[in-house]
Amino acid sequence: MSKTSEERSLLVLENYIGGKFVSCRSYIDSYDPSTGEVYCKVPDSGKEEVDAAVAAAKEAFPEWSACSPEQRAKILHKLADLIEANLEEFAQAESKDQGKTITAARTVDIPRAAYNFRFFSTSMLHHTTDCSPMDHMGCLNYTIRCPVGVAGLISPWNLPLYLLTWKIAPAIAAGNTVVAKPSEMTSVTAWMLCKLMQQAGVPPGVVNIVFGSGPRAGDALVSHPEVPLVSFTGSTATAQRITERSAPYCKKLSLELGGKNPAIIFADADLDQCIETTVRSSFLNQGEVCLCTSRIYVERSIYSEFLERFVAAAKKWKTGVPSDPSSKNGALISKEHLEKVRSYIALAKSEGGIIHCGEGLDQLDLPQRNKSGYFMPTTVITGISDSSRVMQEEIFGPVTCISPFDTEDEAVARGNGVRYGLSATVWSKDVGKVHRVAQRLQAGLVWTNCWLVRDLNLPFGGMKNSGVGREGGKDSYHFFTEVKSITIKH
Ligand SMILES: NC(=O)C1=CN([C@@H]2O[C@H](COP(=O)(O)OP(=O)(O)OC[C@H]3O[C@@H](n4cnc5c(N)ncnc54)[C@H](O)[C@@H]3O)[C@@H](O)[C@H]2O)C=CC1
Ligand SMILES: N/C(=C\C=C\C(=O)O)C(=O)O
Repeated sequence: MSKTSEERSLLVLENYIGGKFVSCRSYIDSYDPSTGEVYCKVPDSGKEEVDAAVAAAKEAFPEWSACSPEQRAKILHKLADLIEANLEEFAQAESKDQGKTITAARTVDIPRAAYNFRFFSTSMLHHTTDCSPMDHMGCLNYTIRCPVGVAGLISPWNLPLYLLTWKIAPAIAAGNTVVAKPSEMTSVTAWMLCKLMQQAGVPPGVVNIVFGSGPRAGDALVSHPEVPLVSFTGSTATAQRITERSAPYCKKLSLELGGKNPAIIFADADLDQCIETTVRSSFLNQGEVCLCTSRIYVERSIYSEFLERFVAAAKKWKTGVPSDPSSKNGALISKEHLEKVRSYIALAKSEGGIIHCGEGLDQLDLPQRNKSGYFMPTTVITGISDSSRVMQEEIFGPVTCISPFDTEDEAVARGNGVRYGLSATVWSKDVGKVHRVAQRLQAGLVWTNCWLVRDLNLPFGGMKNSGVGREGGKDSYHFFTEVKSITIKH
């Protein structure tokens, strides 16, 4: 199909199906969040494209699943090498597409994407299965693990390549083939990855990427009868929809969802380290990380000092153009998202909350061409009730709320008092206290005296409305394979 003149001046992506780039009938506009301008056209795929991708993945499955894990690992390492060799190009693309700073893309997103391939290809070589002899019956029981088939992978816009590869790497290392659908707002680095698939020697059909919106392409993928498992990262509302759509087929689901993550700070914490880390955990990546801290509970005796020092540090967390290496935050993902985040500030004000810094108080010093970008300064709020929507709902922006507490029991109860249960942080020098509190917090991940120290071997996922299932190390191996019990009578 010939391209329009507008499309010729923009970056136009194509689906990657069966090892070939394929154009689409219609396209979705994709914006540069730092300017608000359309700069890219993303295929608006639907059922037809998803059907073709699933057929290609199905065809590739017998051969790929029969390869040895070592053969697969060799190809995945090559892919990691190629991402690293093209790191700067990927980082520039991710920063432009997502609005995140070039520093974050260079030091976090793209290195981690490469590492996902290295880590999972290697870790798959080390898993063992169970053996249970029943000599009295003349039987030997053992288990094997088999790849499941075509995996459907749906990833979000906040850490585009990092979270897409977190799913693709274990899925294919375990012998599955995949159809992945990145977020329609951040598709560019996934499309760049397809070119590397060819160079790394990933056989056609093993990885297929179909671009498009959630309701069209995403829905066609999760409700496809030939896709027996789905791994999804994104909002709780979309996860509920995916659960409904996949229910008729009893699919295996892994759902990694949002958070409203507390930090509990006791009076004996190392305040220098705690403030530095809690500013980072509140605002990293514009607050657009599911693990970001958004509720900070501080023991009353240090509350005033903490607040004063935290606000001063938050003001220094510079929001600026993503390409400026001195920027700590860039732009939010979209105009709609910026408006949504701002609506929580308006709500906080209407409920008598105090805004100490940020939206409504501080003006950002941006160049003229970035005036229509989706920027928002780091915002600190106090004086909000725990029952407010500001304290209950995921805001997913550079906004954090601080509140004092008096007792350990109170801190735990308030930390647990939301529908989410993804992550939490606890700050204290008292080892007994951090153990006690960590055990009582309803969260899939608890960091004590640190944040975002990630060991990919550990189970990753949330409790309550933050998700279903775990991925990471052994858990990804288990999710992306089916276990079979075999009994041999001898
Ligand atoms: N990692 C996380 O925890 C994330 C949380 N969020 C939260 O969700 C809120 C809304 O952001 P959205 O972009 O709307 O998230 P979303 O959950 O709608 O989008 C995530 C992915 O799901 C896809 N999707 C959407 N509807 C679908 C459907 N019916 N079937 C299959 N796939 C579908 C999207 O195209 C995208 O690839 C954010 O404000 C934030 O609070 C968003 C992204 C990531
Ligand atoms: N899943 C998300 C972050 C994961 C971080 C990690 O694996 O270290 C998210 O923000 O959605």
